[in-house]
Amino acid sequence: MDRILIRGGKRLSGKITISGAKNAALTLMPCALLTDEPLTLRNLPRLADADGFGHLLNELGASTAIEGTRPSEFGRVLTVRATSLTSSVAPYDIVRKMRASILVLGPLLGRAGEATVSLPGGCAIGNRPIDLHLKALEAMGAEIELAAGYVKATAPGGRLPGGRYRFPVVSVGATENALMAAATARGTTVLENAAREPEIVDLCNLLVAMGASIDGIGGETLTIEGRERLHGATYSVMPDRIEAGSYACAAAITGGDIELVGAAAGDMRATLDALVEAGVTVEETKGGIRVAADGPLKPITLSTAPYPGFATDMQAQFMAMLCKAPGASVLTETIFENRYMHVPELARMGADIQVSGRTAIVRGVDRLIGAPVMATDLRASMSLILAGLIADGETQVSRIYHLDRGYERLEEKLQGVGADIERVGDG
Ligand SMILES: CC(=O)N[C@H]1[C@@H](OP(=O)(O)OP(=O)(O)OC[C@H]2O[C@@H](n3ccc(=O)[nH]c3=O)[C@H](O)[C@@H]2O)O[C@H](CO)[C@@H](O)[C@@H]1O
Ligand SMILES: C=C(OP(=O)(O)O)C(=O)O
Repeated sequence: MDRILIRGGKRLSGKITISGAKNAALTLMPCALLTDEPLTLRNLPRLADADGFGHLLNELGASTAIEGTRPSEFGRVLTVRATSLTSSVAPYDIVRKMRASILVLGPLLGRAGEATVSLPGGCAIGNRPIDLHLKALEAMGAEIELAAGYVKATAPGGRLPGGRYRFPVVSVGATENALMAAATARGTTVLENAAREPEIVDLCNLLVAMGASIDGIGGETLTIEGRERLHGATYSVMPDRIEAGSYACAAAITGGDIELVGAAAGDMRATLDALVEAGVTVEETKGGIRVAADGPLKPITLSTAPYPGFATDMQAQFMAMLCKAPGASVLTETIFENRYMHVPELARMGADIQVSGRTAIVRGVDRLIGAPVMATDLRASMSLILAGLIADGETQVSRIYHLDRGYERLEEKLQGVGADIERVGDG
Protein backbone atom coordinates (compact mmCIF):
# COMPACT_ATOMS: atom_id res chain seq x y z
CA MET A 1 0.00 0.00 0.00
CA ASP A 2 1.29 3.49 -0.83
CA ARG A 3 2.50 5.83 1.88
CA ILE A 4 3.37 9.50 1.90
CA LEU A 5 6.75 10.60 3.20
CA ILE A 6 7.28 14.17 4.31
CA ARG A 7 10.47 15.76 5.55
CA GLY A 8 9.26 18.77 7.47
CA GLY A 9 10.65 22.25 7.83
CA LYS A 10 10.12 23.86 4.44
CA ARG A 11 8.38 27.20 4.15
CA LEU A 12 5.80 26.85 1.38
CA SER A 13 5.35 29.53 -1.22
CA GLY A 14 3.92 29.81 -4.70
CA LYS A 15 0.61 28.93 -6.31
CA ILE A 16 -1.68 25.94 -5.94
CA THR A 17 -4.51 25.43 -8.40
CA ILE A 18 -7.69 24.37 -6.67
CA SER A 19 -9.57 21.42 -8.17
CA GLY A 20 -13.28 20.90 -8.64
CA ALA A 21 -15.08 20.11 -5.39
CA LYS A 22 -15.46 16.47 -4.39
CA ASN A 23 -18.68 17.14 -2.50
CA ALA A 24 -20.18 19.00 -5.44
CA ALA A 25 -19.06 16.39 -7.99
CA LEU A 26 -20.68 13.63 -5.94
CA THR A 27 -24.07 15.31 -6.06
CA LEU A 28 -23.82 16.63 -9.63
CA MET A 29 -22.93 13.23 -11.11
CA PRO A 30 -26.16 11.49 -10.01
CA CYS A 31 -28.19 14.24 -11.73
CA ALA A 32 -27.27 12.48 -14.99
CA LEU A 33 -29.78 9.80 -13.98
CA LEU A 34 -32.61 12.33 -14.20
CA THR A 35 -32.43 12.70 -17.98
CA ASP A 36 -32.03 10.57 -21.10
CA GLU A 37 -29.85 13.31 -22.61
CA PRO A 38 -26.10 13.68 -22.02
CA LEU A 39 -24.84 15.55 -18.95
CA THR A 40 -21.34 17.01 -19.32
CA LEU A 41 -19.48 18.06 -16.19
CA ARG A 42 -16.36 20.19 -16.57
CA ASN A 43 -13.71 20.73 -13.90
CA LEU A 44 -14.34 17.27 -12.49
CA PRO A 45 -11.65 16.43 -9.92
CA ARG A 46 -9.53 13.34 -10.45
CA LEU A 47 -10.44 11.51 -7.27
CA ALA A 48 -11.12 7.95 -6.22
CA ASP A 49 -14.65 8.97 -5.15
CA ALA A 50 -15.50 10.52 -8.52
CA ASP A 51 -14.21 7.39 -10.29
CA GLY A 52 -16.23 5.24 -7.88
CA PHE A 53 -19.35 7.23 -8.63
CA GLY A 54 -18.72 6.74 -12.35
CA HIS A 55 -18.68 2.96 -11.78
CA LEU A 56 -21.93 3.15 -9.90
CA LEU A 57 -23.55 5.05 -12.78
CA ASN A 58 -22.24 2.36 -15.17
CA GLU A 59 -23.80 -0.31 -12.95
CA LEU A 60 -27.17 1.42 -13.39
CA GLY A 61 -26.83 1.42 -17.18
CA ALA A 62 -25.35 4.88 -17.84
CA SER A 63 -22.25 5.28 -20.00
CA THR A 64 -19.42 7.54 -18.84
CA ALA A 65 -16.70 9.08 -20.99
CA ILE A 66 -13.82 11.15 -19.63
CA GLU A 67 -11.66 13.57 -21.60
CA GLY A 68 -8.35 14.83 -20.29
CA THR A 69 -6.35 13.61 -17.32
CA ARG A 70 -4.18 16.63 -16.62
CA PRO A 71 -5.37 19.92 -15.19
CA SER A 72 -6.44 22.26 -17.92
CA GLU A 73 -8.70 25.23 -18.02
CA PHE A 74 -11.68 23.02 -17.31
CA GLY A 75 -10.08 20.15 -15.36
CA ARG A 76 -11.39 16.77 -16.49
CA VAL A 77 -14.54 16.65 -18.53
CA LEU A 78 -17.02 13.85 -17.91
CA THR A 79 -20.01 13.08 -20.08
CA VAL A 80 -22.64 10.75 -18.66
CA ARG A 81 -25.35 9.35 -20.88
CA ALA A 82 -28.22 7.65 -19.10
CA THR A 83 -30.23 7.10 -22.30
CA SER A 84 -31.98 4.22 -20.62
CA LEU A 85 -31.38 2.63 -17.23
CA THR A 86 -30.76 -1.10 -16.93
CA SER A 87 -30.93 -1.32 -13.13
CA SER A 88 -32.20 0.65 -10.18
CA VAL A 89 -30.07 -1.17 -7.63
CA ALA A 90 -26.99 0.34 -5.95
CA PRO A 91 -25.24 -2.74 -4.57
CA TYR A 92 -23.51 -3.15 -1.20
CA ASP A 93 -20.08 -3.63 -2.75
CA ILE A 94 -20.09 -0.14 -4.22
CA VAL A 95 -21.99 1.67 -1.47
CA ARG A 96 -19.75 0.35 1.32
CA LYS A 97 -16.72 1.96 -0.35
CA MET A 98 -18.40 5.30 -0.90
CA ARG A 99 -21.14 6.62 1.35
CA ALA A 100 -22.15 9.24 -1.21
CA SER A 101 -23.61 6.39 -3.31
CA ILE A 102 -26.79 7.01 -1.31
CA LEU A 103 -27.20 10.06 -3.55
CA VAL A 104 -28.58 7.88 -6.37
CA LEU A 105 -31.70 7.22 -4.28
CA GLY A 106 -33.46 10.50 -5.10
CA PRO A 107 -32.66 10.65 -8.82
CA LEU A 108 -33.47 6.95 -9.39
CA LEU A 109 -36.84 7.49 -7.74
CA GLY A 110 -37.35 10.56 -9.89
CA ARG A 111 -36.43 8.82 -13.13
CA ALA A 112 -37.41 5.16 -12.68
CA GLY A 113 -40.02 5.49 -9.94
CA GLU A 114 -38.07 3.02 -7.82
CA ALA A 115 -34.67 2.59 -6.25
CA THR A 116 -32.99 -0.11 -4.19
CA VAL A 117 -29.87 1.13 -2.44
CA SER A 118 -27.67 -0.63 0.07
CA LEU A 119 -27.69 1.09 3.46
CA PRO A 120 -24.33 2.87 3.75
CA GLY A 121 -23.75 2.26 7.47
CA GLY A 122 -21.43 4.34 9.60
CA CYS A 123 -17.82 5.28 9.06
CA ALA A 124 -14.81 6.35 11.10
CA ILE A 125 -16.21 9.81 11.84
CA GLY A 126 -19.57 8.69 13.17
CA ASN A 127 -22.80 6.78 12.90
CA ARG A 128 -24.14 8.71 9.88
CA PRO A 129 -27.74 7.43 9.60
CA ILE A 130 -29.92 8.15 6.53
CA ASP A 131 -33.25 8.47 8.35
CA LEU A 132 -33.72 12.07 7.17
CA HIS A 133 -33.19 11.11 3.52
CA LEU A 134 -35.96 8.54 3.91
CA LYS A 135 -38.32 10.80 5.88
CA ALA A 136 -38.02 13.58 3.31
CA LEU A 137 -38.73 11.16 0.45
CA GLU A 138 -41.69 9.70 2.38
CA ALA A 139 -43.09 13.19 2.88
CA MET A 140 -42.91 13.54 -0.90
CA GLY A 141 -44.99 10.38 -1.33
CA ALA A 142 -42.38 7.62 -1.58
CA GLU A 143 -43.05 4.22 -0.07
CA ILE A 144 -40.01 2.96 1.80
CA GLU A 145 -39.14 -0.58 2.86
CA LEU A 146 -35.99 -1.75 4.60
CA ALA A 147 -34.86 -5.35 4.12
CA ALA A 148 -31.61 -7.31 4.12
CA GLY A 149 -29.46 -4.20 4.44
CA TYR A 150 -31.14 -2.42 1.55
CA VAL A 151 -33.62 0.41 1.32
CA LYS A 152 -36.24 0.04 -1.38
CA ALA A 153 -38.10 3.20 -2.31
CA THR A 154 -41.04 3.29 -4.69
CA ALA A 155 -43.06 6.13 -6.18
CA PRO A 156 -46.68 4.92 -6.37
CA GLY A 157 -47.83 5.18 -10.00
CA GLY A 158 -44.22 5.78 -11.09
CA ARG A 159 -43.97 9.44 -10.07
CA LEU A 160 -43.75 11.11 -6.69
CA PRO A 161 -46.56 13.53 -5.86
CA GLY A 162 -44.18 15.92 -4.02
CA GLY A 163 -44.80 17.32 -0.54
CA ARG A 164 -43.56 19.45 2.32
CA TYR A 165 -40.78 18.45 4.71
CA ARG A 166 -38.99 20.30 7.48
CA PHE A 167 -35.59 18.80 8.30
CA PRO A 168 -35.23 18.53 12.10
CA VAL A 169 -31.46 18.94 11.69
CA VAL A 170 -29.61 20.27 8.70
CA SER A 171 -28.41 17.48 6.41
CA VAL A 172 -26.45 18.10 3.25
CA GLY A 173 -27.03 14.64 1.74
CA ALA A 174 -30.72 14.46 2.67
CA THR A 175 -31.33 17.90 1.15
CA GLU A 176 -29.55 16.76 -2.03
CA ASN A 177 -31.55 13.54 -2.34
CA ALA A 178 -34.83 15.35 -1.74
CA LEU A 179 -33.97 18.07 -4.27
CA MET A 180 -33.09 15.57 -7.00
CA ALA A 181 -36.25 13.54 -6.38
CA ALA A 182 -38.41 16.68 -6.29
CA ALA A 183 -37.12 17.97 -9.63
CA THR A 184 -39.24 15.49 -11.59
CA ALA A 185 -42.11 15.02 -9.10
CA ARG A 186 -45.72 15.49 -10.28
CA GLY A 187 -46.34 18.39 -7.91
CA THR A 188 -44.58 20.96 -5.78
CA THR A 189 -42.16 20.18 -2.95
CA VAL A 190 -41.20 22.54 -0.15
CA LEU A 191 -38.07 21.73 1.86
CA GLU A 192 -37.63 23.67 5.09
CA ASN A 193 -34.47 23.97 7.14
CA ALA A 194 -32.62 22.76 4.05
CA ALA A 195 -28.82 22.75 3.98
CA ARG A 196 -27.35 25.93 2.47
CA GLU A 197 -23.86 24.68 1.65
CA PRO A 198 -22.37 26.08 -1.58
CA GLU A 199 -22.48 22.51 -2.96
CA ILE A 200 -26.29 22.61 -2.56
CA VAL A 201 -26.34 25.85 -4.53
CA ASP A 202 -24.18 24.17 -7.19
CA LEU A 203 -26.67 21.28 -7.33
CA CYS A 204 -29.64 23.67 -7.64
CA ASN A 205 -27.89 25.59 -10.41
CA LEU A 206 -27.25 22.40 -12.37
CA LEU A 207 -30.84 21.22 -11.91
CA VAL A 208 -32.09 24.60 -13.15
CA ALA A 209 -29.73 24.31 -16.15
CA MET A 210 -31.40 20.94 -16.81
CA GLY A 211 -34.85 22.57 -16.79
CA ALA A 212 -35.87 22.25 -13.12
CA SER A 213 -37.82 24.96 -11.32
CA ILE A 214 -36.36 25.84 -7.89
CA ASP A 215 -37.14 28.88 -5.78
CA GLY A 216 -35.13 30.05 -2.78
CA ILE A 217 -31.70 28.82 -3.95
CA GLY A 218 -29.11 29.52 -1.25
CA GLY A 219 -31.79 29.90 1.43
CA GLU A 220 -33.18 27.50 4.00
CA THR A 221 -36.55 27.04 2.26
CA LEU A 222 -36.45 25.53 -1.20
CA THR A 223 -39.59 25.28 -3.34
CA ILE A 224 -39.33 22.87 -6.23
CA GLU A 225 -42.03 22.65 -8.86
CA GLY A 226 -41.67 19.22 -10.44
CA ARG A 227 -41.13 18.97 -14.19
CA GLU A 228 -42.19 16.06 -16.34
CA ARG A 229 -38.73 15.77 -17.84
CA LEU A 230 -35.33 17.33 -17.50
CA HIS A 231 -32.87 17.77 -20.34
CA GLY A 232 -29.10 17.47 -20.68
CA ALA A 233 -26.66 20.24 -19.78
CA THR A 234 -23.00 21.22 -19.66
CA TYR A 235 -21.91 22.48 -16.28
CA SER A 236 -18.66 23.27 -14.40
CA VAL A 237 -18.11 21.81 -10.94
CA MET A 238 -17.46 24.57 -8.36
CA PRO A 239 -13.96 24.91 -6.82
CA ASP A 240 -13.27 22.79 -3.74
CA ARG A 241 -13.55 25.07 -0.71
CA ILE A 242 -12.25 22.34 1.62
CA GLU A 243 -9.20 21.62 -0.52
CA ALA A 244 -8.56 25.38 -0.69
CA GLY A 245 -8.95 25.69 3.09
CA SER A 246 -6.58 22.77 3.62
CA TYR A 247 -3.83 24.39 1.57
CA ALA A 248 -4.51 27.69 3.33
CA CYS A 249 -3.66 25.85 6.56
CA ALA A 250 -0.48 24.56 4.86
CA ALA A 251 0.57 28.14 4.15
CA ALA A 252 -0.29 29.19 7.70
CA ILE A 253 1.44 26.34 9.51
CA THR A 254 4.68 26.66 7.52
CA GLY A 255 4.82 30.47 7.80
CA GLY A 256 4.41 30.46 4.04
CA ASP A 257 2.71 32.43 1.31
CA ILE A 258 0.44 30.59 -1.13
CA GLU A 259 -2.00 31.81 -3.75
CA LEU A 260 -4.95 29.43 -4.04
CA VAL A 261 -5.71 29.82 -7.71
CA GLY A 262 -9.37 29.43 -8.60
CA ALA A 263 -10.58 29.36 -4.97
CA ALA A 264 -13.85 31.19 -4.32
CA ALA A 265 -13.57 33.34 -1.17
CA GLY A 266 -17.34 33.83 -1.03
CA ASP A 267 -17.85 30.11 -0.40
CA MET A 268 -15.41 29.88 2.50
CA ARG A 269 -15.84 33.00 4.63
CA ALA A 270 -15.92 31.12 7.95
CA THR A 271 -12.61 29.42 7.14
CA LEU A 272 -11.00 32.68 6.02
CA ASP A 273 -12.32 34.56 9.06
CA ALA A 274 -10.88 31.90 11.36
CA LEU A 275 -7.51 32.15 9.60
CA VAL A 276 -7.49 35.92 10.07
CA GLU A 277 -8.38 35.48 13.73
CA ALA A 278 -5.42 33.11 14.02
CA GLY A 279 -3.15 35.89 12.77
CA VAL A 280 -2.91 34.84 9.11
CA THR A 281 -3.05 37.35 6.26
CA VAL A 282 -5.80 36.58 3.76
CA GLU A 283 -6.39 38.60 0.65
CA GLU A 284 -8.56 38.11 -2.40
CA THR A 285 -6.57 38.26 -5.62
CA LYS A 286 -7.66 38.43 -9.24
CA GLY A 287 -7.15 34.69 -9.59
CA GLY A 288 -8.22 33.43 -6.15
CA ILE A 289 -7.04 33.93 -2.57
CA ARG A 290 -3.58 34.65 -1.15
CA VAL A 291 -2.81 33.27 2.29
CA ALA A 292 0.38 34.31 4.07
CA ALA A 293 1.74 33.97 7.59
CA ASP A 294 4.77 35.81 8.82
CA GLY A 295 4.30 36.28 12.56
CA PRO A 296 3.39 33.70 15.20
CA LEU A 297 -0.09 32.15 14.98
CA LYS A 298 -2.67 33.04 17.63
CA PRO A 299 -4.87 30.56 19.51
CA ILE A 300 -8.58 30.65 18.63
CA THR A 301 -11.92 29.19 19.70
CA LEU A 302 -13.99 27.49 17.01
CA SER A 303 -17.13 25.44 16.80
CA THR A 304 -18.22 23.52 13.70
CA ALA A 305 -21.69 24.25 12.32
CA PRO A 306 -23.70 23.84 9.13
CA TYR A 307 -22.96 26.45 6.43
CA PRO A 308 -22.43 29.38 6.71
CA GLY A 309 -20.76 28.25 9.95
CA PHE A 310 -17.28 26.76 10.25
CA ALA A 311 -17.19 23.48 8.28
CA THR A 312 -16.65 20.20 10.10
CA ASP A 313 -14.54 19.19 7.08
CA MET A 314 -11.98 21.86 8.13
CA GLN A 315 -11.80 20.95 11.82
CA ALA A 316 -8.92 18.44 11.65
CA GLN A 317 -6.75 20.72 9.50
CA PHE A 318 -7.27 23.67 11.87
CA MET A 319 -6.41 21.44 14.78
CA ALA A 320 -3.06 20.59 13.19
CA MET A 321 -2.41 24.24 12.39
CA LEU A 322 -3.26 25.36 15.95
CA CYS A 323 -0.64 22.97 17.35
CA LYS A 324 1.73 25.75 16.29
CA ALA A 325 -0.18 28.61 17.95
CA PRO A 326 1.25 29.42 21.40
CA GLY A 327 -1.52 29.23 24.04
CA ALA A 328 -4.76 27.25 24.21
CA SER A 329 -7.21 26.92 21.32
CA VAL A 330 -10.63 25.38 21.87
CA LEU A 331 -12.34 23.40 19.11
CA THR A 332 -15.86 21.98 19.39
CA GLU A 333 -17.18 19.44 16.90
CA THR A 334 -20.96 19.63 16.73
CA ILE A 335 -21.68 17.70 13.50
CA PHE A 336 -20.07 14.26 13.85
CA GLU A 337 -19.75 12.49 17.19
CA ASN A 338 -16.41 10.81 16.49
CA ARG A 339 -14.40 13.24 14.44
CA TYR A 340 -11.29 13.36 16.60
CA MET A 341 -9.57 10.24 15.25
CA HIS A 342 -6.57 12.37 14.27
CA VAL A 343 -5.92 13.41 17.88
CA PRO A 344 -3.99 10.30 19.01
CA GLU A 345 -1.94 10.35 15.81
CA LEU A 346 -1.11 14.06 16.21
CA ALA A 347 -0.20 13.28 19.83
CA ARG A 348 2.31 10.71 18.55
CA MET A 349 4.01 13.61 16.80
CA GLY A 350 4.19 15.62 20.03
CA ALA A 351 0.93 17.57 19.89
CA ASP A 352 -0.70 18.56 23.17
CA ILE A 353 -4.44 18.00 22.70
CA GLN A 354 -6.99 17.12 25.35
CA VAL A 355 -10.40 15.89 24.27
CA SER A 356 -13.40 15.97 26.52
CA GLY A 357 -16.63 14.94 24.82
CA ARG A 358 -17.08 17.10 21.77
CA THR A 359 -14.48 19.67 22.77
CA ALA A 360 -10.74 19.59 22.19
CA ILE A 361 -8.22 21.89 23.81
CA VAL A 362 -5.14 22.33 21.68
CA ARG A 363 -2.08 23.78 23.38
CA GLY A 364 0.57 25.06 21.03
CA VAL A 365 3.93 23.30 21.20
CA ASP A 366 7.42 24.47 20.20
CA ARG A 367 7.95 21.57 17.87
CA LEU A 368 6.35 18.50 16.37
CA ILE A 369 8.43 15.43 15.68
CA GLY A 370 8.13 13.25 12.57
CA ALA A 371 6.71 9.75 13.15
CA PRO A 372 4.97 6.94 11.31
CA VAL A 373 1.25 7.79 11.54
CA MET A 374 -1.91 6.27 10.20
CA ALA A 375 -4.67 8.07 8.35
CA THR A 376 -8.15 7.18 9.59
CA ASP A 377 -10.38 9.32 7.41
CA LEU A 378 -10.03 11.91 4.72
CA ARG A 379 -9.58 15.14 6.70
CA ALA A 380 -7.74 13.39 9.55
CA SER A 381 -5.23 12.34 6.89
CA MET A 382 -4.79 15.93 5.79
CA SER A 383 -4.18 17.04 9.38
CA LEU A 384 -1.29 14.54 9.56
CA ILE A 385 0.15 15.85 6.30
CA LEU A 386 -0.01 19.39 7.72
CA ALA A 387 1.70 18.33 10.94
CA GLY A 388 4.34 16.52 8.87
CA LEU A 389 5.10 19.73 6.98
CA ILE A 390 6.50 21.35 10.13
CA ALA A 391 7.68 18.29 12.06
CA ASP A 392 11.37 17.67 12.65
CA GLY A 393 12.58 14.73 10.58
CA GLU A 394 10.44 12.38 8.55
CA THR A 395 6.73 11.69 8.85
CA GLN A 396 5.29 8.62 7.13
CA VAL A 397 1.54 8.66 6.55
CA SER A 398 0.02 5.28 5.76
CA ARG A 399 -3.51 4.31 4.59
CA ILE A 400 -3.46 7.20 2.16
CA TYR A 401 -6.36 5.80 0.14
CA HIS A 402 -8.40 8.11 2.38
CA LEU A 403 -6.51 11.11 0.95
CA ASP A 404 -7.02 9.92 -2.61
CA ARG A 405 -10.78 10.14 -2.05
CA GLY A 406 -10.61 13.89 -1.69
CA TYR A 407 -7.28 15.50 -2.66
CA GLU A 408 -6.33 15.52 -6.32
CA ARG A 409 -2.56 15.00 -6.82
CA LEU A 410 -1.83 16.18 -3.29
CA GLU A 411 1.90 15.48 -3.32
CA GLU A 412 2.36 17.15 -6.71
CA LYS A 413 0.53 20.28 -5.53
CA LEU A 414 2.57 20.49 -2.33
CA GLN A 415 5.87 19.79 -4.14
CA GLY A 416 4.98 22.70 -6.43
CA VAL A 417 5.11 25.12 -3.47
CA GLY A 418 8.33 23.69 -2.07
CA ALA A 419 7.30 20.85 0.24
CA ASP A 420 9.61 17.86 0.57
CA ILE A 421 6.94 15.22 0.09
CA GLU A 422 6.68 12.04 -1.96
CA ARG A 423 4.46 9.03 -2.44
CA VAL A 424 6.17 5.69 -2.06
CA GLY A 425 4.91 2.16 -2.65
CA ASP A 426 5.74 -0.84 -0.47
CA GLY A 427 7.60 -2.68 -3.12
C1 LIG B 1 -20.29 13.79 0.07
C2 LIG B 1 -20.58 14.93 0.97
O1 LIG B 1 -21.10 15.95 0.56
N1 LIG B 1 -20.18 14.81 2.25
C3 LIG B 1 -20.37 15.92 3.16
C4 LIG B 1 -21.78 15.86 3.71
O2 LIG B 1 -21.95 14.58 4.32
P1 LIG B 1 -23.44 14.10 4.70
O3 LIG B 1 -24.38 14.57 3.66
O4 LIG B 1 -23.36 12.66 4.98
O5 LIG B 1 -23.64 14.88 6.06
P2 LIG B 1 -25.00 15.44 6.67
O6 LIG B 1 -25.06 16.90 6.46
O7 LIG B 1 -26.13 14.62 6.15
O8 LIG B 1 -24.79 15.14 8.21
C5 LIG B 1 -24.97 16.13 9.20
C6 LIG B 1 -25.41 15.48 10.48
O9 LIG B 1 -26.74 14.98 10.33
C7 LIG B 1 -26.81 13.63 10.72
N2 LIG B 1 -27.79 12.94 9.85
C8 LIG B 1 -27.67 13.05 8.50
C9 LIG B 1 -28.55 12.41 7.67
C10 LIG B 1 -29.59 11.67 8.24
O10 LIG B 1 -30.44 11.08 7.55
N3 LIG B 1 -29.68 11.59 9.60
C11 LIG B 1 -28.81 12.23 10.42
O11 LIG B 1 -28.92 12.14 11.64
C12 LIG B 1 -25.37 13.11 10.51
O12 LIG B 1 -25.12 11.94 11.24
C13 LIG B 1 -24.56 14.30 10.95
O13 LIG B 1 -24.49 14.32 12.34
O14 LIG B 1 -21.95 16.91 4.66
C14 LIG B 1 -21.09 16.79 5.82
C15 LIG B 1 -21.44 17.93 6.77
O15 LIG B 1 -21.11 19.14 6.22
C16 LIG B 1 -19.63 16.83 5.37
O16 LIG B 1 -18.82 16.57 6.47
C17 LIG B 1 -19.36 15.80 4.28
O17 LIG B 1 -18.07 16.03 3.73
C1 LIG C 1 -16.62 13.46 5.41
C2 LIG C 1 -16.28 13.74 4.16
O1 LIG C 1 -16.74 13.13 3.07
P1 LIG C 1 -17.79 11.93 2.89
O2 LIG C 1 -19.12 12.44 3.23
O3 LIG C 1 -17.67 11.63 1.41
O4 LIG C 1 -17.31 10.82 3.78
C3 LIG C 1 -15.31 14.83 3.83
O5 LIG C 1 -15.25 15.23 2.66
O6 LIG C 1 -14.60 15.30 4.73
